[in-house]
Amino acid sequence: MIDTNLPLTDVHRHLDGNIRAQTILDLGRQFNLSLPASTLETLLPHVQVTSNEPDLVSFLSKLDWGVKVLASLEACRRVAYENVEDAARNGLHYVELRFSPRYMAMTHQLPVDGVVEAVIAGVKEGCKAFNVEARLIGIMSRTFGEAACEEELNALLAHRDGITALDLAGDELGFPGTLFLDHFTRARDAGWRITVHAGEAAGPESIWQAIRELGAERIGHGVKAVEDPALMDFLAEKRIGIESCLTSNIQTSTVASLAQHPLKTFLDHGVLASLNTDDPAVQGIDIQHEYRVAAPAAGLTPAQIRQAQINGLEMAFLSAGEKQALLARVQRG
Ligand SMILES: O=c1[nH]cnc2c1ncn2[C@@H]1O[C@H](CO)[C@@H](O)[C@H]1O
Ligand SMILES: [Zn+2]
Repeated sequence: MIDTNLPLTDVHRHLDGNIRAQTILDLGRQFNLSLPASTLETLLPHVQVTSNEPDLVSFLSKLDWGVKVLASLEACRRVAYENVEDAARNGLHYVELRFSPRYMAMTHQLPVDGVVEAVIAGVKEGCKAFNVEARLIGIMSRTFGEAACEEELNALLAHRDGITALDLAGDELGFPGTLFLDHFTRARDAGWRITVHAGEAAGPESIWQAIRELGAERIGHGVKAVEDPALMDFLAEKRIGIESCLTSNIQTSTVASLAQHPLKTFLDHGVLASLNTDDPAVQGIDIQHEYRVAAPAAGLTPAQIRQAQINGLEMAFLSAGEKQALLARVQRG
């Protein structure tokens, strides 16, 4: 199912949606915080999705305990480092980790640009220790409004060289992309790549808006594109990458069942779509599960699963030379 001669990538993974339950417990004890449970077993139902949530916003509340224990910049560095360790353990050669520094800073009023710095440091250290290649994507959490996103963007821009791209995540229905035109103009001016969560909770018009007005080269989820034939053609023709996250889409009730997931239709249509995790610790899955269990259940043929793996490399926010080098490294073994 996974072609071991090709790089295994994950280009849609929230670092702050992938904090180990054990680490939540450790940090809770370290900072003397009151958690909803005191053992790993009893904590799990509070920090992991146990059954599908009714909608995206309910799902997103499951991420909150992870950031509530980030009481120091060192804790932020730790979870960034552990994310790279987990990527290596999952067999990933390349991972793009995205994070919302203001969301991470919020509970304990950490300095937002300090969080950006700590995450960059933790990821750098992890890459060295575990021989994984990683890039960082800054997230603006739209759920907190335009002004909060501006603050978040400023903190990210203060460390622009450590960041590869900008994303917009959170409550897509409540906070449409039209509110963030200025933010994305500044991000493009900084030379960053652009990906946007769109067509997950809202319809295909949200995807059009992300591409045309925000400058998205890739789309997170994009499931609703399947409702608009002209958009499907456009995505295929312009090679806009669709970052599919199968299990996530079921757990947020974006798609009713894997059998009904549009990823197969995207691939049939020649759209550049790949397999990714989203918030693996919260979802209780890893990339292996998405390739071996979720993708076949979504009706992908072995050839399509391999195509999705190839697409992951093409979609990566790397230069052509960096992609070649990554491929050569994997093929050397
Ligand atoms: O599947 C998702 N859709 C939309 N937003 C998400 C998803 N997963 C996490 N976040 C959002 O990303 C930020 C943390 O990285 C938070 O804003 C969280 O709500
Ligand atoms: Zn996401």
